[in-house]
Amino acid sequence: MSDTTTPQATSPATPPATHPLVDGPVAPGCKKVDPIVVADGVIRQFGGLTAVDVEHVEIPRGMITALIGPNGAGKTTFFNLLTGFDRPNKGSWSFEGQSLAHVPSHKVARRGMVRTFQLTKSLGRLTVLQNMLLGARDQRGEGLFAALVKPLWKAQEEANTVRADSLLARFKLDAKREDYAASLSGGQRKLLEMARALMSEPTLVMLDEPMAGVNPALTQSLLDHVRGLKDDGMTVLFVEHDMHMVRHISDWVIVMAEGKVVAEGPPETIMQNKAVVDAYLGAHHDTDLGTLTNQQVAQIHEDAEVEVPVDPGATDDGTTAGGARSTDADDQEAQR
Ligand SMILES: Nc1ncnc2c1ncn2[C@@H]1O[C@H](COP(=O)(O)OP(=O)(O)OP(=O)(O)O)[C@@H](O)[C@H]1O
Repeated sequence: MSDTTTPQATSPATPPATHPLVDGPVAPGCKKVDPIVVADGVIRQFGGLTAVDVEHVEIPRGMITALIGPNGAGKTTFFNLLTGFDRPNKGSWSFEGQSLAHVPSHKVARRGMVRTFQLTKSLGRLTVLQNMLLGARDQRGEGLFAALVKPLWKAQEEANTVRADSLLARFKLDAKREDYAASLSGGQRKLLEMARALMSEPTLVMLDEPMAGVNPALTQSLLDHVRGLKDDGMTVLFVEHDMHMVRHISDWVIVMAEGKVVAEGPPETIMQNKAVVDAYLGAHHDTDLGTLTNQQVAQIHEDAEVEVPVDPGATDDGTTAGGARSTDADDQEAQR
């Protein structure tokens, strides 16, 4: 991606755009007024391929930020790096002002940064409630000595169960409390993952393709839940190809292409940015993108979407490709 200019930069007569979330002009890598995550010079290479090459990026606190870009742009790899699931070749980043480089994933979660995965990680052979309890942090019964002394962990387990039940009710999964996670639909698994992430009372929730494999019946409910996280004071950063979600719930959009941040801005302007459309549509470079409406852009994207294959059976841990086992009946039930 060579064209990284913003519409403002291409027209010298137009003053650079500003935005209340941004300290200075809006541009790729711009400083935020109140950033919760700041990343600098993050590079991740796989052999000869540079998957991530982020010079500078800041995530605004208390907002919903979408990270978009074509397949292979480096979004998931960047998520993995920020959350300690992968290590960069170079670079530093901070969360709440504290460096997180080289901090392992379980410690990242303890500090208040949790994530979900593109392919849900619920453990199919555990019940929904057991999955929730695994999400709680600082569990006292984990050590050998503490495990043998029931009073040390009993009260905490009870408190965790109360919290789990309240979250299951909020995500309308309370009726599934004792069911195996493997029996849930794809959409319900996404909800379970989100609910489990909240067990550790995070400050920043990172969602990797929350809409992938979700039945349309559950879409609105999922959007409402994500908005609910923000209403509760959390910051949300999500990777998503679903432009409907990006346009309707994000306060800020960051666009990656070929590992770099190529544009950022509020959704209403980012969708009009030719560089973004070029980067995002990739294979559609020949199309006259300048004349497309948002709806057409979304349509082209949808046309280009690769259909998620249906996994005929759950794996041992109950995961399916993109949660593709979602059924209308299950998701409608969860929506209710
Ligand atoms: N473990 C790995 N080993 C080798 N190459 C990898 C590995 N993980 C990612 N890549 C490559 O790095 C690049 C970025 O991949 P990544 O999954 O981060 O992109 P993405 O933007 O999340 O794509 P998508 O939207 O399709 O999920 C791709 O070319 C991918 O093939």
